Amino acid sequence: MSADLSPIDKAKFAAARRATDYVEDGMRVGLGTGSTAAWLVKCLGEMVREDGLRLTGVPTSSRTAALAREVGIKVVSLDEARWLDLTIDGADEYDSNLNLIKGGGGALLQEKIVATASDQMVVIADISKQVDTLGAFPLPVEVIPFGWQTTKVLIEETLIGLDVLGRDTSLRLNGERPYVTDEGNYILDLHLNRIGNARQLSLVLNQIPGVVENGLFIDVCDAVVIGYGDGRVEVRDINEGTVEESRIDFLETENLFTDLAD
Ligand SMILES: O=C(CO)[C@H](O)[C@H](O)COP(=O)(O)O
Repeated sequence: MSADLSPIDKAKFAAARRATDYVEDGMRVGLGTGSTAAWLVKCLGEMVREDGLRLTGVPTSSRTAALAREVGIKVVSLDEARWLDLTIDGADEYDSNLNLIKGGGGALLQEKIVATASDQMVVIADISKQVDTLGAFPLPVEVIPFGWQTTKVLIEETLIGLDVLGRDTSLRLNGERPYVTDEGNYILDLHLNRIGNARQLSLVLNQIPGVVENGLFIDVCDAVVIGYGDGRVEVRDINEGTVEESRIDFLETENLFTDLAD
C-alpha cells in the first residue's frame, strides 16, 4: 500500500472497490462525480480492460466523462441509454434514511437526473459523510444566471418560514468569477447548519422561479457503501434493511490501488 495515500483516500477506494460488486456484465451504469466516484470509474475501467467487463457508462459531468473515456469505459449520453440499471455516486452528506446532500462538486443537476433514471442508486462514501441531520454541509442550489441575485433574495425570503438554523447564502465562485456548471448555470450555497424538514425544503426551493434544482436527494438512494481507512466496508441497504460488513484487502489490491492512484 502506498504510504502517500491518506486514510481518507484509502476509505474512498475501499468503498468504490466494494461497490463494483453491484456492477454486472452488460449493465448501463450512471457514473457519479467527485473524488470517491473517480476511484469507482478507475476500478471499473480496470475491470473493462483486464476482465472484459461489458459496461455502458452514463457520466454525470464532463469531468467524469473525460475520465471514463480515458480508462476505457464506453460512454453514452442518458438519452442514448434511456434508462439505467444502476448509478453509483458519492455524496456530501447522508443520513440514516439515506437522504443526501449532493453537489459539492457542482454536478448535482446531472447527478439527480441520472440517479432518478436508474433502477438503483448506490452511494459510496467515507464515514465523515454520515450525519444525524442534514445541513452542516452547505446545500448547493443550481440557478439560472438570468436574475440570479433576485433568485437569491427569493430563496433567502423563503427560508425565513422554514425549519432551518442558518439562512446565509453565497454564490459559488471559481476564482473571482461565478462557478459555471456543465449546464451553464450558477450555484448558490445555502448555509443552513441544520435542515429540519428536507423533503419540504426541497419542494419549496424547486418552486422558486430561477431555481433549476437543489442538492437534496430524497428517497433516491437505495444503499450506501461506507469505506474505512483500514479497509473495512459496511453496506447499508435501506430497502432490505440490512447491514453487511466486509473488508478490502489492501495487500491483495496493492498493485491495482497504486496503479489507479496515478
Ligand atoms: O455531489 C458530488 C458532486 O457534485 C459529489 O459526489 C460529492 O461532492 C462528494 O464528492 P467527494 O467524493 O469528492 O467527497
